[in-house]
Amino acid sequence: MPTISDIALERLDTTDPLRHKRAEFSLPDGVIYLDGNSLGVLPSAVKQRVQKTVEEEWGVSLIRGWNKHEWIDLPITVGNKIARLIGAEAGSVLAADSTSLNVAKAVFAAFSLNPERRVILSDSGNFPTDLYITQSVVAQMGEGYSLKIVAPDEVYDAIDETIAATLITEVDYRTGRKHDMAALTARAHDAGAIAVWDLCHSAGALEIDLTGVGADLAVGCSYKYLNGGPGSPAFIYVAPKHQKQVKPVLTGWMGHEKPFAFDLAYIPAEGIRRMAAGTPPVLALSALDAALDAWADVDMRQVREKSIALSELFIAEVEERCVGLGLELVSPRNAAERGSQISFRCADGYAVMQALIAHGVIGDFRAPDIIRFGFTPLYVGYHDVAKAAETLEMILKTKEWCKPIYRVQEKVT
Ligand SMILES: Cc1ncc(COP(=O)(O)O)c(C=O)c1O
Ligand SMILES: Nc1c(O)cccc1C(=O)C[C@H](N)C(=O)O
Repeated sequence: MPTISDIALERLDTTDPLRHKRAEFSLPDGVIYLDGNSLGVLPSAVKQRVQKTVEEEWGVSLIRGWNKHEWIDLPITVGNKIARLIGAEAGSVLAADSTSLNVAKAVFAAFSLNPERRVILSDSGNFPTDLYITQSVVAQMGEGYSLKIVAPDEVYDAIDETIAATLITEVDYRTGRKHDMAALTARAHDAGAIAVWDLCHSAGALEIDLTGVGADLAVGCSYKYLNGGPGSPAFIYVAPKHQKQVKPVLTGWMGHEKPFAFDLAYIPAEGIRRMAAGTPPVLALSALDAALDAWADVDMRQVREKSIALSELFIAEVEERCVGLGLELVSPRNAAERGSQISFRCADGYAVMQALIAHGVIGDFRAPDIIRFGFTPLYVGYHDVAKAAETLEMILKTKEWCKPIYRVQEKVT
């Protein structure tokens, strides 16, 4: 049984202050897309922008494009658009490289800001790449350097005077559990540690105030809630107070004070540009630049409010419709303690998700047994959410997921 009437859903959709944004996205007909927490939907403006960059800029201006179309400044101009969405000052965010690389850059930078200490603290809910990269960084740093991994709810108490920096992902990719960024940053500072945040599952989903909480460094990707496209450039934030002092580890020419002086000695650029290493990927940055324009008139408070409303509706609908069908909510029940996704434990989750996808509801599966649904307020509505829950109920009740075709293992999940 649904928990909400069609009339009530209609009212929610028609009074939704973000409703008009959906028209700016190229969402295929018949698809309910609840995987924007992994790869966001294509903003229509990106198509024209990429075509323009390829045909009119690269095709006609050739090498002159670096100046004429200001390609060389894209890491900063795009970084400034991201900065607005994460509560950062202009000039403190650089769009560059992948999140994995930026984690390496941020961890080295954190050690450079706290040279007497040798331990990075992270948690077992972190996305594996952050941990793999940090393991490698501490190994390169040498004797006595280490990564300490504790359970997510033990992070606060584990921050002590031995910790050089915390490296915490605000929102857990599996459960959606959200750390308290203000409290952990304050605790890190009390203990003399640097606070590094991974905002992959936060940027474009939550109200973030890097300046307000006093974060030191942050990284994140742009292909999820920011809709930059598959593999779009990531970002790195360095608080203005650290920008003069922070030491880049990848001392490429694009982070040099004067790249086109071609000096033999490396001198870091002033400001955030020193975190750049090589030539910016102009096509990808142009796509991201256009994607970020969709946020120009968006109030992040409204995004968060709608994200919570969609998520609450989904939990209520799924729990009401799917009683006794083997689902267990693993996301925090308290909306204030989660990001913009809802996850359920489901024994045959892989097959269930494949069946859902075949029926037009795209979420994803995270091993060993989690089905995950992301809520992206710019292009997901209340009817979508109710329909997704109804489809899930149908698949579980009819045992549609038992069909062998839903067990074929895909390379990427
Ligand atoms: C928290 C987090 N960090 C990092 C990454 C990945 O980084 P990269 O874009 O380098 O693959 C992801 C997802 O892919 C993630 O969820
Ligand atoms: N980056 C991805 C990719 O290249 C392929 C498939 C998925 C991804 C992801 O972003 C996964 C994502 N970080 C997660 O939360 O699971």
